[in-house]
Amino acid sequence: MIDRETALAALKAIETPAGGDVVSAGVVRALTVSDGAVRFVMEIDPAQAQAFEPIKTAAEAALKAAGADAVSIVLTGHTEKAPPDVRMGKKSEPKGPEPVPGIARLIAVASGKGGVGKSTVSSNLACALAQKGLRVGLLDADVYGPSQPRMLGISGRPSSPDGKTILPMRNHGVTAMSLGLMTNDDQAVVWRGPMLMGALQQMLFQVQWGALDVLLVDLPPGTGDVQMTLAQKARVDGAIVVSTPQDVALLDARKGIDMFQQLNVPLLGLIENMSTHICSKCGHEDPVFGHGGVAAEARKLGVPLLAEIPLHIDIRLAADGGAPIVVSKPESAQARAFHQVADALTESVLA
Ligand SMILES: Nc1ncnc2c1ncn2[C@@H]1O[C@H](COP(=O)(O)OP(=O)(O)OP(=O)(O)O)[C@@H](O)[C@H]1O
Repeated sequence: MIDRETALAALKAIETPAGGDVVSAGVVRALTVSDGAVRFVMEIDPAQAQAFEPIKTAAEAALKAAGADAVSIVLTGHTEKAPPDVRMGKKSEPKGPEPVPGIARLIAVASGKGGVGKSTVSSNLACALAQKGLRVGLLDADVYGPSQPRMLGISGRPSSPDGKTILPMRNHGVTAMSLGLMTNDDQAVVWRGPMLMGALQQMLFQVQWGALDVLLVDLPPGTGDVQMTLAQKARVDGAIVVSTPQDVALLDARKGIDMFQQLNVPLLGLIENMSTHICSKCGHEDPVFGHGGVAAEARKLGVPLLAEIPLHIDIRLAADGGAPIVVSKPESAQARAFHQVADALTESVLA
């Protein structure tokens, strides 16, 4: 029976009028393959609807030749409809861990404890990778405190061309989606387990991410439903764990590390955030939360320490201002720490 890889391979043989294949050009969105049936959306410029009719026919033929029993392709253009209510949506189809269509690598950014800077790391890392020329997505799955819209300077509501799939937002070269964009700013969201899992699956499989080199997933703190659902439903290529050097944060980080080991998700490395405080007036360095604890933990685990990021007011101001420090002060020492992580990833898991 046809599987996702075979379907994608068959579609890669189909050219767009502008050149390049339909998968790499990001035309194929929201691909699902189940029980021999292949379904997806071809998102095109409405002016090109005629030109895409033969392409649609060729894609149907190629998929049937590759073993599909049924093929359903919907041609859509962008429209400004209200986003679907993610909490009311039906559960997504994928059953086991499978790659998210069009996404080459999926990396989770996790922490054992809240407030250690996981979202700050995710937004800066996403922008740093985009600055290196990679096609980057950032999924804010921190359902208890989605902060990426603010950190990436994104507002407004994502639109849905067909009421089923969701168009992500974009800023600083990063394609982004957050549960924070689907709720009102002041709305306290009380997610129950099954709702949470359905919403995460929709964010992964029904957002039209397009072709991406990497999707970063900013997880909620701890070891809960979201982490489990992510690893059970999507193929996660690796996890980065962020911690402050404090013993208590490290203790929680260890639980997160154990969880990823149990879920068979490779640990790509640790990041020590708020490593030392650098005074913005005199440049004096002070190890407010201690220093070096995360490096020692990384050594013990035999994984890389990807960076030690200082506690610096510019990092906070940049995050609050909607342009992460790697965008607002790309040459600063603080930005360099994030670039170092981006370099390490492009040399390892993203090579
Ligand atoms: N290295 C840093 N220097 C200065 N401020 C920082 C640094 N890292 C994070 N912050 C600030 O600390 C606060 C918490 O950071 P952030 O939201 O990234 O943490 P988090 O781990 O994602 O938290 P939660 O999981 O609870 O949402 C933010 O105001 C952020 O701007």
